[in-house]
Amino acid sequence: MEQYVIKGGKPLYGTIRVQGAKNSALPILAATLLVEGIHEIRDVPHLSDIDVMGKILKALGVKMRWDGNNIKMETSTIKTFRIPESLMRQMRSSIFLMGPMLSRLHEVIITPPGGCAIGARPIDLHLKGLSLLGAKIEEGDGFIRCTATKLKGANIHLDLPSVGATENIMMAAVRAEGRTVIRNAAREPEIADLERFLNRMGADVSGAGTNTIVIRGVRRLHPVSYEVIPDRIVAGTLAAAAAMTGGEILLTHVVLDHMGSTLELLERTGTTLKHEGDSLWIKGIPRLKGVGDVVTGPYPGFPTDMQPQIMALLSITEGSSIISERIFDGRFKHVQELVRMGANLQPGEHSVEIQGVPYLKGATVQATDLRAGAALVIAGLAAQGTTRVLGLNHIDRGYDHLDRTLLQLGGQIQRWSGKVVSC
Ligand SMILES: CC(=O)N[C@H]1[C@@H](OP(=O)(O)OP(=O)(O)OC[C@H]2O[C@@H](n3ccc(=O)[nH]c3=O)[C@H](O)[C@@H]2O)O[C@H](CO)[C@@H](O)[C@@H]1O
Ligand SMILES: C=C(OP(=O)(O)O)C(=O)O
Repeated sequence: MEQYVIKGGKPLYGTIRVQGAKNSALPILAATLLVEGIHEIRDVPHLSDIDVMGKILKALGVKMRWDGNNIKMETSTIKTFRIPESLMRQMRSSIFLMGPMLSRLHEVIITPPGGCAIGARPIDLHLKGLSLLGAKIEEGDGFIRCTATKLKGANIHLDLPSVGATENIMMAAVRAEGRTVIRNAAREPEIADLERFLNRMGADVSGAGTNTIVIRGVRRLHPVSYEVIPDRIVAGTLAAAAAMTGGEILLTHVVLDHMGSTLELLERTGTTLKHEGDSLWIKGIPRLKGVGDVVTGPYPGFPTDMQPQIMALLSITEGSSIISERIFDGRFKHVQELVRMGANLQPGEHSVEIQGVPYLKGATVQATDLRAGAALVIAGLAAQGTTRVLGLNHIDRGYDHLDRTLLQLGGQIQRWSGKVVSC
């Protein structure tokens, strides 16, 4: 069984350039479908989710070619409006195809998307938004058919600031007739990145980054070359790893403004941070401090995608902390794995109490989702002894060769593809 074998206890040192953002690249790749022609998307990380998006686009008729971290794609020929179920199921982000396909082809047939097991992830807000733009939605035996001869601008209030629903509606609305206003929109930096991309293609979108986004429909769009923003969650994960191993690293290609709540939390633990331009320097101290309450929330709140990694870090601080998860209802599966490593964690329904212990011990642990996997890897780097992390398919969804990145920082980590290694 594939696994990371990590020999812990060695501080991380060195410099790393942070990869491009998964959560920007995925909707932007889907958005290229809006217009025919040759697009180039740059700084795309090599991830299994990106591979799945590529397979879906190819199944629809798009031609794609990687060149390093750039993807060239020719979107002129789309031969079907049906997304294969086997691919739909492989990730949540397959849902992003809905808006652009509806806009371009006037019809799209999907099945419910897959994704990490971190709680119920309905798509009602996506469907409500598209139907307010004039789409007819038919839900059948395991499929959803969405049709619209013409999309028309509308006033859409989201009951929750859903990232994906905001992005799907933006993509569907760029060529709708008239003006669309999304209220209670999500404000994540990846939404502003999608806005920039759409506007480069000739769209008229404003307000991304605030809770009201205005989209004025345009007739024509054109293909572009575009570079996605750096991944703030990968940057946060590496920063946490440096802090909890007592190391000292420099991250380059970082947008500090996107990381406010994560950096503020790291500072509360006693981690030293310095920044200049797009670089962030992180230095841990021998024993970090507990921080009291941490509550996840929509941006600019503390990101749910950093919650497991910060739990790993707080588990070896001096003092106590409480993490409350407010975005997903099932995102505590890493708790029992961290407990195996010696963490003192008391889970409640929506929160976990953490009593810091002096150190974690190596163990064999299972990644159950992407960020749970990242948390276990960084816990293993800080732990005494050897940690084996199983479930690498989850980690590969969001980290571009995490083992190579950590090796470059002096971490002792190896990817084992062979038979199970005895403990
Ligand atoms: C590819 C991508 O960008 N993924 C991110 C995106 O996921 P995603 O876009 O799926 O997350 P959402 O912001 O939509 O989800 C937030 C909350 O809204 C609920 N909800 C969402 C849609 C809907 O139609 N109905 C509904 O009830 C969800 O169950 C969840 O409780 O934002 C999440 C929250 O920051 C991040 O963890 C994911 O990394
Ligand atoms: C939950 C995540 O992603 P996705 O929405 O792609 O499942 C994540 O990136 O942590």
